[in-house]
Amino acid sequence: MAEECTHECSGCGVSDCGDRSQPVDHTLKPNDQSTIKHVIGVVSGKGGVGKSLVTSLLASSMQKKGFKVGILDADVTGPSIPKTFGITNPLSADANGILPAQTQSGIKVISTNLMLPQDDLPVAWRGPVVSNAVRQFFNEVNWGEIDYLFVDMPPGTSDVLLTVFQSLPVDGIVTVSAPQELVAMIVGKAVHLAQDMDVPILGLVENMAYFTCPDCGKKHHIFGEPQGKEVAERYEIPAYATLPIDPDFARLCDAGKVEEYDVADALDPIVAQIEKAEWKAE
Ligand SMILES: Nc1ncnc2c1ncn2[C@@H]1O[C@H](COP(=O)(O)OP(=O)(O)OP(=O)(O)O)[C@@H](O)[C@H]1O
Repeated sequence: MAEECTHECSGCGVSDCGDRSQPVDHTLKPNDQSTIKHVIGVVSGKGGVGKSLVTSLLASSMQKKGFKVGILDADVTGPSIPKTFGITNPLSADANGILPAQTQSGIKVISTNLMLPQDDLPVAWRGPVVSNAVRQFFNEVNWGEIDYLFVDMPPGTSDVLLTVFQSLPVDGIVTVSAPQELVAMIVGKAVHLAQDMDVPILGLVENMAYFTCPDCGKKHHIFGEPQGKEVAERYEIPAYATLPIDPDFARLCDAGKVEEYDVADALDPIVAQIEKAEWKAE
């Protein structure tokens, strides 16, 4: 029996006590000043497929709908969210915790790049340090009131992904892929990991699915035929959306003006799924 046992298992960290009747809950609670209603992870099986772009566009779409939105940039060693939104001012803190930066439209952002004296300095941290930083980004930041906190994950099924699934109260994930041959296998890995961790998969965004010729208006499948719809069906992912290859994305991201991109109705199926009531653990 654990020393000074109160028989109140929910508040006890001793996991190997013979008297334990309830499992230990390792899920972090937000900082005292913060209320975070929903946490949505954005994951991709491999790098460079547009995960940060999709995170930024989903966050902007939800903000435009009137929700209070935050982005936790969990891509600690390769952060790109501040640049996409043109945020350069360093983070500050007061007695109530670390204060997130804010984008032009008011999306709150936390990222390691906002802690560096210069944004081109490397963050060469070992895995456990990176995982701790992600935990602190969640529970030591004064997020205030947030309806949807989007977590931009590092690519792949790494240490950080496990940390986020085990430590943050993730309500669901959106997966991002590009139309390449390996997509099914790569999406499958992320989907299986999420299923193992009991995290619902809300949708699949197939980025760079086509390019519309500005002269003739014809759609070209530069990276191969899109296969996201079939993959979404195979893994029973409830929503599927595509984004084109659009030089405006790259231009606006480089200029820090991603919020100005009018994504029209392209991400509507995913946004609807995020808003849908059934999957939410209220
Ligand atoms: N549909 C698109 N059309 C044009 N450019 C795009 C598109 N999607 C992404 N890009 C550009 O590709 C680059 C990589 O995108 P992004 O940073 O979102 O990828 P990522 O998957 O988050 O990368 P990483 O794995 O390194 O975190 C960026 O410069 C972005 O502007």
